[in-house]
Amino acid sequence: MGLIRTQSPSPPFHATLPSPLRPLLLPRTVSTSQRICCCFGLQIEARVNSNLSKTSLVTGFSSGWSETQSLVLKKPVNNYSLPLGALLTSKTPDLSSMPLTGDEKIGVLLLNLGGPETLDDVQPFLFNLFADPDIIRLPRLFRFLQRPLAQFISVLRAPKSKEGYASIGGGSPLRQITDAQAEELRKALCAKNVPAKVYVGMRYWHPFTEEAIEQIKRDGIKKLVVLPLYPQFSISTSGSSLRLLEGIFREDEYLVNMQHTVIPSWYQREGYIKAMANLIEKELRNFDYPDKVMIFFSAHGVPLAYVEEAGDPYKAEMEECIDLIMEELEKRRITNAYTLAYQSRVGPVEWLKPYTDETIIELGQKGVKRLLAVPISFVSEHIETLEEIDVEYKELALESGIEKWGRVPALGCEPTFISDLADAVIESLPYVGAMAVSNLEARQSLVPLGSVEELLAAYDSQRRELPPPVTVWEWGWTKSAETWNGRAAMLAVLVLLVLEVTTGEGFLHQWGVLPLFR
Ligand SMILES: C=CC1=C(C)c2cc3[nH]c(cc4nc(cc5[nH]c(cc1n2)c(C)c5CCC(=O)O)C(CCC(=O)O)=C4C)c(C)c3C=C
Ligand SMILES: [Fe+2]
Repeated sequence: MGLIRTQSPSPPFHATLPSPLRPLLLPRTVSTSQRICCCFGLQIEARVNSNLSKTSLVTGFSSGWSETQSLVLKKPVNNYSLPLGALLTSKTPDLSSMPLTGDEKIGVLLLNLGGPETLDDVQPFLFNLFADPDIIRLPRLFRFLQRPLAQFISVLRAPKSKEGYASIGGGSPLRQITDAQAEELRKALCAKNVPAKVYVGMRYWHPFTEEAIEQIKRDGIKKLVVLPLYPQFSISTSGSSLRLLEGIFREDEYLVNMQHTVIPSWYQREGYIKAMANLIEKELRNFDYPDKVMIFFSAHGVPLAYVEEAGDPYKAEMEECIDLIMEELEKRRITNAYTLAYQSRVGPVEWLKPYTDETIIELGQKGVKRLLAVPISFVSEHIETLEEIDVEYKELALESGIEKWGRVPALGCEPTFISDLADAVIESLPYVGAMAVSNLEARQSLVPLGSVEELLAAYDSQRRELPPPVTVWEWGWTKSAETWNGRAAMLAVLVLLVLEVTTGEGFLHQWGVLPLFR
């Protein structure tokens, strides 16, 4: 075992390289006194003084596969307050001195949610969504009910969802748009002298992440950049996709040996911020008095417990993102009033507030007359922009006294945005196979990086049980009773399901729901 010398080790610190050298992405455990980082193809075990009260992040990086890493012991960091978007190394390798591509085949894997392409896809799509433990996290004892429950909820929700998808042309445009973004990204990378193959891996519908990975293997990709198409990180979106990927990687010999890096969130990138500001600036011009328009950022919500109990950085990243966009607009002398609200909540639990619908009503009551809606958590048009914002919220706004309503389009294949994604990929290449560490001060210029495992360990490491965000049915109860009624209903459903599954008889069989179980 060799000893790695560290820079200014304080408190006492040493790291050892186990022999033989272990491949990337080995499972490892983390405690406040010990953290094992997998980087450069070596597993590095780092011990820090156990009297540290919080987890310290210990890591290193190198410009290649040399064994002379420098390890830096960071100050204690509270895992739950560390935005993934700020995962950066303070010691930046000199990118200009590094070959960006070499001879190895580069792949970029775009991760996205996926959406039903036809109305017949809606129920199985919903099944996949609700079967995801990062969407409905059941108590340990009831984990075996995840799929039956997903089946049950998806069957009950499908009619409502189908109505929505029918109103936007009979299916989600997500696959088409994501494919187009992948192609534009490929072209942008090529134009920047980085030939790469770009893959699309969806979480809940075709092309599934597993399908993309199979293609990546067939193509013999040696270096992979994983890029979730969500600007801000959430346990329920990028986190869920990365967790899935982590499982796939761990079990596959090819993937264990393939170098990769992850760009967990990129809401703070200059190009993305500028692209959003461009769209807002352009849309404001459609109003008679552009400076009198309230800019209304509407983000997809998450249940409050994700943020407050599991440490989801989503809210913090969202707020920072909006500050950055407003700063950029201010530079252009656009100083409109603005606000942020959260849309698309499902079920009885409390979601991030303020809610979009309630905020619209309040703004109308306060006398706001012009509103420009800005969808902020997603970069493609989808059911929640085309139906919820364009139809439902617009109608609500007009009823609430708003006289002029506008909506900023989703980024889609906007050239500044695609070019910035290409830059993000290129900037990440020197880190493929390497590990980076948080530096809250350094935010611009570099891509936040980490390994899939490390990222997921930074948040939600304990995978606490969360109240399920969805409900099986809803009726008119008061807000304060909602949570408890919802939980009681869920328990009752679980008991009924257990009885049905064990006896083979009951109301679900009578309704013809249970024979649909996979
Ligand atoms: C950043 C974006 C998103 C977060 C965060 C998110 C969390 C989240 N979503 C649900 C439940 C549903 N989401 C549905 C569709 C859907 N969700 C997102 C994005 C985020 N979800 C998108 C882009 C879409 C639309 C995809 C498309 O087809 O165009 C649906 C299905 C539609 C419906 O029936 O309303 C559900 C259900 C939960 C529970 C959750 C956090 C826990
Ligand atoms: Fe969603």
